[in-house]
Amino acid sequence: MTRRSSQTPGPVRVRVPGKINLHLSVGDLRADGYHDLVTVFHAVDLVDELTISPAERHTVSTEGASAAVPTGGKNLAGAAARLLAKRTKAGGPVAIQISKQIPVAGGMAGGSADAAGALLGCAALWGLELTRDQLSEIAAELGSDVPFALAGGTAVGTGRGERLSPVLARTPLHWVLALADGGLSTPAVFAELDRLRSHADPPRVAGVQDMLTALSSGDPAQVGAALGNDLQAAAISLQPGLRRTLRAGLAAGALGGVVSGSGPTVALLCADPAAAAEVAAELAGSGTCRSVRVASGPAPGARVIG
Ligand SMILES: C[C@](O)(CO)[C@H](O)COP(=O)(O)OP(=O)(O)OC[C@H]1O[C@@H](n2ccc(N)nc2=O)[C@H](O)[C@@H]1O
Ligand SMILES: Nc1ncnc2c1ncn2[C@@H]1O[C@H](COP(=O)(O)OP(=O)(O)OP(=O)(O)O)[C@@H](O)[C@H]1O
Repeated sequence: MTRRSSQTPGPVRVRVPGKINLHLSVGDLRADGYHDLVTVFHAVDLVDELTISPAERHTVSTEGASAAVPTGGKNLAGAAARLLAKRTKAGGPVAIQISKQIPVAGGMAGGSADAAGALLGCAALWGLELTRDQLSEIAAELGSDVPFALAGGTAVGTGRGERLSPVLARTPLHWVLALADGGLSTPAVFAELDRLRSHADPPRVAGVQDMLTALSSGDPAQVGAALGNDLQAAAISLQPGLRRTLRAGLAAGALGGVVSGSGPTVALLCADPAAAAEVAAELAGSGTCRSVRVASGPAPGARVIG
């Protein structure tokens, strides 16, 4: 499956985006422990950067992370390098340095982004000529969110989230991201949703069509009104302070707000960059989150830079 072109002596630098789920509807628990999803992924310019160099043994180091992340093979970027070598029978040990802006365990798929970056970067370093589809297949083995981190832009995700179809939504969207103290574990949030559903029947988000129509209108107010996430109730159940963050963002003038993925990051959509700066300033003073970032999307997927 693999052809080789000239090998880059290295180092290779790669930039990868974080994501927000504009829409996330979660089906019931499957026999394999996963849930069927219908989601609209949206990549934003809050990014991690990886520098990948040939080395005597595999290492992974991180700087700027909002919480501890594993080193070596337990880091998703290290796991990605090893899996790519195994699947293509190519490559050698690499040192991966990650400069992180994407919050750790924040619901923005930071670990998945790093895995996507390592796949792309190692493929370049090792001179592998893989198509995007071949890389995406390996990405799906590493996690449900990894194929989207490779693709970027805005896309509908189905299956576990790994089956993608791009959405043409070129109008830029301006976001304020409220970063929380601590993270939430993705499996724990899915399990909390199952628990809530076993006791009652919490409302489910509407069909994905509302969001697709809103995106094609290019009107951020319509997109704000269509934001929805079935995991939000579960994330709030585990971290009740998120309700106050959402309220504070809307009171500050955001057009809409939603917990991103499994949380706890809250994404607030604003009309334009000036409105985002105002909402960010007000939210930062509200005492309802650890810190705020402004970001915009859609951002490109993993790409080699420099
Ligand atoms: C919440 C989202 O970020 C939305 O985009 C993703 O669904 C999570 O994707 P991810 O972090 O790449 O998740 P994975 O590493 O594939 O799965 C971690 C765990 O989350 C749960 N999980 C994940 C995806 C999915 N469709 N159903 C699930 O139930 C499972 O318990 C799984 O063992
Ligand atoms: N490169 C990495 N960056 C961050 N976390 C990593 C990385 N590699 C492994 N991890 C582990 O994965 C866990 C989840 O981290 P991550 O930042 O991807 O969460 P998340 O953004 O909530 O994920 P998602 O949105 O895909 O559900 C962390 O607690 C950490 O232990």
